[in-house]
Amino acid sequence: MKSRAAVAFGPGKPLEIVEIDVEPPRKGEVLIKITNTGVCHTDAFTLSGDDPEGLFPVVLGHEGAGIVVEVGEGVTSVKPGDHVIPLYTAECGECLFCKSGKTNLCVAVRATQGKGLMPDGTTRFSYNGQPLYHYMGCSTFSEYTVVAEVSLAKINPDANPEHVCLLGCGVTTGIGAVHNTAKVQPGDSVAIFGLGGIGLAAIQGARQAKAGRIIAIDTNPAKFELARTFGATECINPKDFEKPIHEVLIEMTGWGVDHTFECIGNVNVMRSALEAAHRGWGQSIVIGVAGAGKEISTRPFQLVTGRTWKGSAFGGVKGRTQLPGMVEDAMKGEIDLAPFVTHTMGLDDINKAFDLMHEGKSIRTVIHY
Ligand SMILES: NC(=O)C1=CN([C@@H]2O[C@H](COP(=O)(O)OP(=O)(O)OC[C@H]3O[C@@H](n4cnc5c(N)ncnc54)[C@H](O)[C@@H]3O)[C@@H](O)[C@H]2O)C=CC1
Ligand SMILES: N[C@@H](CCC(=O)N[C@@H](CSC=O)C(=O)NCC(=O)O)C(=O)O
Repeated sequence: MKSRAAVAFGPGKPLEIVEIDVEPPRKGEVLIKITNTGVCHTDAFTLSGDDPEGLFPVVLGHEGAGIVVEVGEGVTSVKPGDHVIPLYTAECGECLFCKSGKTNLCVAVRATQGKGLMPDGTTRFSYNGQPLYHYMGCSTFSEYTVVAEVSLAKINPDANPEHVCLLGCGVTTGIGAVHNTAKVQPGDSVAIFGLGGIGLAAIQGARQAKAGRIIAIDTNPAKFELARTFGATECINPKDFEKPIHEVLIEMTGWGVDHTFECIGNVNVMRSALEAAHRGWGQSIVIGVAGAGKEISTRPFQLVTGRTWKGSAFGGVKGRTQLPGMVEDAMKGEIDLAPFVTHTMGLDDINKAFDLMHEGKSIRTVIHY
């Protein structure tokens, strides 16, 4: 079939809106009509060429919501007409990782997904006969996309897709990192570096966890108003201080912060976030994505004196079993999604969404088809 899509033909190039060919779903696959998709910084990361798994030409997008059109052989968990959210972290329920009870990092389709292909090692997308790669197992920048059955969460059909698409990545990542990865407890102090979609979601999660001080940090003070709305108790701009931000935070808190979250993708900030963590028990959660070759470093003494450094993917959330409940929470108002949607636009304008993000003028732009 034919599908309108925003295709990245090369790193650093604007997306081109073209009509691509989409093959039918094969065994264990599902054809979806995407209704809405967010534009996340990770899309920009891959488009920049910094992603070691970045392949071109590719249909990007991984923060979407849609409706099942057709299912391939053997698919039983969804049927045509079902409302779904594609998952860039699948949940097969059978692999070592799904069965471990320790992680959400399912590996069922991760290897082929990282090569921009479907589980059988082939692509369903082409343009004028030229194969196009899939992206993060989702490719929500195509109106019609094919994903693996294990990469789909079936959700309440009454949910607003313009909002719940954000549970496909950013909001789930931030909220989940607080509850699942850090396990923030009532009264704990929290510092969140970077107030984009992920950082603001982490603030919302910290408020849900009844954290004490919630210190929001960004070099763009325009982000502070929304941070306060979500529950930040203090907002600080590193540019306002002569000394390093971790020294500022230690002065503010005495011995450091119980939990810090890096929601930027800057390895230098990751170091600051660790070194701002509380002596003896503080933990720093890396959420931000940094490009190939980037490494983090700190003195071993920082760890010897009780700090823990860990990472979080998709907020530790198991998408097929847990995302439907988060959609219900959003429908009950227990997760506030509307404030994240600062812009909406049609697919033809998707390059403006990237510009707005880079200019710091948006939190999430949601594309509608
Ligand atoms: N681990 C995971 O599962 C996921 C990771 N990510 C990653 O999380 C990061 C954040 O994503 P978004 O919120 O969409 O990005 P964004 O670009 O919307 O927000 C980043 C924020 O950091 C601020 N910032 C930049 N440099 C700073 C500095 N030196 N100090 C303080 N603030 C600074 C910017 O002003 C902006 O407000 C990205 O690296 C993205 O790739 C995104 C989704 C899931
Ligand atoms: N291909 C990238 C992967 C970067 C990364 O860490 N991705 C996050 C999700 S970011 C979503 O917006 C993640 O959850 N990774 C887990 C995984 O299985 O990839 C690179 O190689 O840098």
